[in-house]
Amino acid sequence: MRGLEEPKPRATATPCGCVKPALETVGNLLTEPIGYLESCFSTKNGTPRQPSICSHSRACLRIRKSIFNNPEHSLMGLEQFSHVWILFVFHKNGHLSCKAKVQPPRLNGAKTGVFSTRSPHRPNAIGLTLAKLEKVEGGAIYLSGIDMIHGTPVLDIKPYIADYDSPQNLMESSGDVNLQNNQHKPKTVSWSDGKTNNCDQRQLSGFNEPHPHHSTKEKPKRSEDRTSEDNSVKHSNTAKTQCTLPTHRDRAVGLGLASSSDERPSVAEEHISPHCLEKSSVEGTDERLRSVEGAVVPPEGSAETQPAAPHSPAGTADGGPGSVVPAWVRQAPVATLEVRFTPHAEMDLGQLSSGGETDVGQASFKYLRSAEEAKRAIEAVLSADPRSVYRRKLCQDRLFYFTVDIAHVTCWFGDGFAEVLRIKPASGSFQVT
Ligand SMILES: C[S@@+](CC[C@H](N)C(=O)[O-])C[C@H]1O[C@@H](n2cnc3c(N)ncnc32)[C@H](O)[C@@H]1O
Repeated sequence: MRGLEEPKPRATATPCGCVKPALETVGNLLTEPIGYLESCFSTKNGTPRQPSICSHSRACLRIRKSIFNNPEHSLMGLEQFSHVWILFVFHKNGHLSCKAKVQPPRLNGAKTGVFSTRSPHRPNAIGLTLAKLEKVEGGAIYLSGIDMIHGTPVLDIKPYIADYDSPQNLMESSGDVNLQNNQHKPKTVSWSDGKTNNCDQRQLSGFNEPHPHHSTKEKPKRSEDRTSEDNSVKHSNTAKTQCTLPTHRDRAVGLGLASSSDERPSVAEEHISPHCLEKSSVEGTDERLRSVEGAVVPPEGSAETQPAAPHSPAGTADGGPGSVVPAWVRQAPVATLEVRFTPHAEMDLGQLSSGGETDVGQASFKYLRSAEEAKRAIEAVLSADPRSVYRRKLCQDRLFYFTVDIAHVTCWFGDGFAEVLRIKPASGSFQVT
């Protein structure tokens, strides 16, 4: 039997006649960043370990003109999605070496295989983050709930589609008659009742003027005002007004398993569960659910019993319907930390946001909207204990520094708490390297 032949490098001529290098070259995949992230985090230290940790974290990605002459064309239609996958390179890993077994912070020093973790140090330093898409503007996208640092090279953007990307949907769908008949269609629920979730209400500050919740100029119709004609796919006219409804809901409803308010994303927080997503999922159980086109939906307040996870190996934690994660992913070695601010730190923060003259000139937040939001972002970062296992165990008495937006934070950790001591303007500007 012949083995797989190793691909040989080839050059191909495009219709326009220019010769482009073949993508398929031995051990060398050609990639070119589509852009470099402008992020509120300037250093690895203190950057959330997963996007779910800090919903106020914000970033902007501009598609490079060297990728597309008209970057805005490449983003057409993306505004209709609430979340996007961002594929990027951990360019600040330092060196290229990686180990087969790593020590994720949640294992508190114990080792596990690199591929069972989200460690940045992997054979190909590729990161994957599910971020909330705040808005698309020209050739740029604005994100929140991110865990990447400023200057991160981004390789790709893909829309998050629950029907494809959430195991609970995949597993439920596998028994779906429609799917077997190749007729599976994502169910959609209208968000056109004028209500928005927390995430929609958040807008990027410092980037531009506030944007409407719906980025189409046309005001979306209320679902009950819709004609059946309206209901027959007008996706191209809606922007973020359609939300994919997990297929399992419909099935649960059909089975008399009503929807719940305690629904959780299908995988643990370290995987994909930005707060917004969770929120959307929970909010999907309100009256908007009742407007699911062509589907029987439960009345408000009814309880849902989650279908049991298909299999829960010993020592694993149920990550929600249709997915299983090891227990350590959910059982953090340390409890969530209480976060305190000294009066001095509070004063610093006030000064920082007041735009007073500082040693780095006029201070004003670029990504965060207010001192209150900066405080909440700092709290979110610290309550998740951003220290490495090494720091946590061997450098307990050391000060810890990190930067969010223009705030350079100095803090220390005690038993079960983190205390912010100083908040100074971050020196140096954000440079894309
Ligand atoms: C644990 S990784 C997870 C990233 C992504 N959500 C994933 O699962 O692939 C997140 C951490 O990577 C680090 N990081 C973020 N951007 C980076 C970059 N460009 N280069 C190196 N490390 C980075 C930060 O310390 C952050 O806390």
